Amino acid sequence: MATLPSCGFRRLNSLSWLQKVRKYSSCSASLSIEKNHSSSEEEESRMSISSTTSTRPSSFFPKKGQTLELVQKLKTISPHWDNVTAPCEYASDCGGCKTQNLSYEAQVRAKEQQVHELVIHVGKFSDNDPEFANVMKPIVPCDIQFNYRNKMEFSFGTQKWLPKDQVHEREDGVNGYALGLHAPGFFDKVLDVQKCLLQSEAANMVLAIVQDCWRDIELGLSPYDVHAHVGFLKHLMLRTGRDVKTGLPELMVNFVTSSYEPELLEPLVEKISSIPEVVSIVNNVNTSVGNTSVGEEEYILYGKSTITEILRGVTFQISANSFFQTNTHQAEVLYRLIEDCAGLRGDGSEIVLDLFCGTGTIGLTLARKVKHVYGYEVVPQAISDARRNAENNGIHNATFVQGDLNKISDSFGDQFPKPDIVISDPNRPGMHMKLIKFLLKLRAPRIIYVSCNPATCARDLDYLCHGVVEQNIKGCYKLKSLQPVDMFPHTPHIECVCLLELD
Ligand SMILES: C[S@@+](CC[C@H](N)C(=O)[O-])C[C@H]1O[C@@H](n2cnc3c(N)ncnc32)[C@H](O)[C@@H]1O
Repeated sequence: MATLPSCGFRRLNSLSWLQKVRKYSSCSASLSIEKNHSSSEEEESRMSISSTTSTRPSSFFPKKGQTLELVQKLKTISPHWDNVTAPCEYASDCGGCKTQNLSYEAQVRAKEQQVHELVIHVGKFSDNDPEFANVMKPIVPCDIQFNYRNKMEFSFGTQKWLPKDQVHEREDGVNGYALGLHAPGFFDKVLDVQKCLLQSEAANMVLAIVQDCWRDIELGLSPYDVHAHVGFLKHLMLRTGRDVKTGLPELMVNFVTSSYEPELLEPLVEKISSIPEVVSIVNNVNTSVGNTSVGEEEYILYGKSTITEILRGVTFQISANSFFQTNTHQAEVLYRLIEDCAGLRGDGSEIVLDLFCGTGTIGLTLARKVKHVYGYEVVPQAISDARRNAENNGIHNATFVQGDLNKISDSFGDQFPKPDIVISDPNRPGMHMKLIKFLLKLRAPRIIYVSCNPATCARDLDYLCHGVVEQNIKGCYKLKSLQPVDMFPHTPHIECVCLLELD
């Protein structure tokens, strides 16, 4: 997987902004700033805030040399106008949905504003430029705000994470075990969850069945302890796809365990397989002390090894560990926007370079309309999935190559003809400087930059359009459009589709 490049690179994280917005949304009252009198010089200038506020008074910001310490909200006098009651009972304690108590309109407004500010401040585009107003497109909201996730990963834990006001209810032994989502910021604290409003109804049925019986002492199942490194059950991963013939949901259940002991899982498999939507139950065995869900070995316990999904007329086989866009509904929207940006001539003559191609989904949805697609991706399993997906769909003009785009050599461009369109869809760290330099030298007429992190996206747009000033490299692209898309309601995540054309 990609690592953050170190030298000459700006590290960027965009989440904190929306988290601040959320903090504002649930608070009220006045702000009182006290000066702490203490002996140390640093302590003396520290302020503490005993209550937070729904508006931002200018005194909120510390003076030069002062640090700000947010203590705790005392009470809410009146809720913020964007505040809503979160429909999920776990919303305030779960690390999954961070902004469910903001109205959806406020969520997308905040996301749009965040992208706008990052493009100005990090991307160095000017708000005063009249052309810029046409570049920034309004965010595309997600029509479906619940049940939109096709993949959820729940963790097993040895001790339920309880919110402060419930600590007195703490139970020990099997009753204290947890199956659910992590408390925000804790890899070892699991909040017990009976239902997740982001996943499909069928997936919730499976979760309910597992919750109902996995603590039964007679089954002899134990959760994995991430500190002591003992125990059997690590994760329960649920993936929802679609039967290509009927269009009905089909489900994969993946038990991630620390050892291979299928007889222990048998009673669960028997119960879960009675749900008609379940077509695949697999077991990933991960013997490492790390708590990732990818096993060194995978065993089929029931049905098939993959489920299927259709995106823009192309059928995809999805295995337990392959990357697939987690919001299928909005992926359709995203891929349509990408195709619109590609501006295909319609004569099937274009060469497309699909960088960070994953299982080939973007390239394959374009392949029937272009001359050839070349896809590059670091994960070997994703490349074999991409090749299989091409074959299953009778697509013969797509070549998928495994390789690390952070380590490209000078001869990288010799491996494919000059592309008409480059699609680059990196994960959060964005593009490595080597790739930026390669693209500036390649000078493809069009780049479609798809990003899940507007901060690194803004940085890379700056490099491609304005150059890498510190290395005396000139930019050669013009930003034609920037379209934020909400793929993940109730979370701070934002996707952007940017169209760049050779200047
Ligand atoms: C955001 S996903 C995009 C996947 C695909 N375009 C899609 O829409 O399904 C980013 C992909 O980049 C891959 N990746 C991350 N670092 C990489 C690197 N250094 N070189 C090549 N691929 C990398 C990941 O494995 C992942 O499949």
